Amino acid sequence: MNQTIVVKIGTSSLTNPSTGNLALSTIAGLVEVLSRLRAAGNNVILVTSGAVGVGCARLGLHERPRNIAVKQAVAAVGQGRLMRVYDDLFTSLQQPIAQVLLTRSDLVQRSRYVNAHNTFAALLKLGVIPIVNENDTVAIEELKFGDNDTLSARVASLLEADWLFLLTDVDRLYSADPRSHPDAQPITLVRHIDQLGELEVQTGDRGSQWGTGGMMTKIAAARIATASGVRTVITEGKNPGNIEKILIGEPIGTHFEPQPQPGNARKRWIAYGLVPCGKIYLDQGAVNAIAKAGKSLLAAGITQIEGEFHNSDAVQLCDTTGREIARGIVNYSSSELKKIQGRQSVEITAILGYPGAETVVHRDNLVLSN
Ligand SMILES: Nc1ncnc2c1ncn2[C@@H]1O[C@H](COP(=O)(O)OP(=O)(O)O)[C@@H](O)[C@H]1O
Ligand SMILES: N[C@@H](CCC(=O)OP(=O)(O)O)C(=O)O
Repeated sequence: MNQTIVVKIGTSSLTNPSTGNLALSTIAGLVEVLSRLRAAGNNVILVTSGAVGVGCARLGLHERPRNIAVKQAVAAVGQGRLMRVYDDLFTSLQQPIAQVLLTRSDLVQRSRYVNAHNTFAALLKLGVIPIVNENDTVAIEELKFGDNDTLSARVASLLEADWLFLLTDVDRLYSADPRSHPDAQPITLVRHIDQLGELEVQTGDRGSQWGTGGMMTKIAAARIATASGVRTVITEGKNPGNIEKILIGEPIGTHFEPQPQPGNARKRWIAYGLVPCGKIYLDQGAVNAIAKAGKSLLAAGITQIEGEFHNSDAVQLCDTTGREIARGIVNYSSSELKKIQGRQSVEITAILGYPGAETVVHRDNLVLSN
């Protein structure tokens, strides 16, 4: 059966950590594998990091710039070089590619999300391998994916992919960073991401010298992807042939099992595409109504509002302890909600001076958090 396969490769696998130069044999091996998978009829998408790393090497910089404008400028230098290398290698195998640069805002607005989906679908139908990166040169801090692990998970979710491969410089996830804990235990299968808390897996907060986010962002990506029904695998980038072995069932890397799918594409967009603008705290009755009975949120169950948001923005719905239990699109602004919180729906018109929606978040616009 033909499958949709998203492969993300990190800077630590694409470049030689000591020189910053491109790891050409790794890239060539990956290009061969992806071209074979495409030729066999699969939809293949490559999410590549490396713009900043390659730009630094080109400009003779020895560490990632901290200044945002410099980093964005360096990414512009590196992205072009990176695509040139990919195009040369894929072209020698007669495999057409396309550059797709995304920012988070491209997946926030429903119309842009659908547009991005349609563009990918058209590229895949044309037999192209889209090569995706964050649009580092123009992305602003508040609307960034921030790391390509998250970006790849969102792309996999957008495309309802079967597989997401996160290629990195370790062969799998361990109970702790194997660089600093040589006795760390390998983890081969994660049935549900919450298992990692029980296993007390430590991820540190950063990766290798050139990577962004280390294992933490890969686990966050696995959470997003598996919640969208995408099987996710963390494995080593320097052996791209492992992708084909994994696809035929060899137990390589760490596998995260996909979760059952209650939601449709629109609900996935609410859960993972939108950036929440505020928090609504609920009493226990409202938590039960939403989480257990599948009801809409009414004003009566709201105890507190945090943040400033408008009607139709995304918000987090939290229990009394502040834990997120759901996300949704709200029918009132934060200032309106402050006036009607805790009140019955029949009172709303009198309080606001105009009729409002019966629900604060309708259940069709609400997704429970994992
Ligand atoms: N629990 C863990 N298991 C495996 N690797 C870990 C863990 N915690 C931290 N790491 C580190 O994460 C690094 C990979 O992350 P990163 O450098 O961001 O890679 P990439 O560039 O591929 O995104 C590894 O080199 C490893 O040192
Ligand atoms: N968009 C950035 C990559 C950011 C990133 O997540 O890097 P990595 O941890 O190496 O996957 C770039 O191209 O340099």
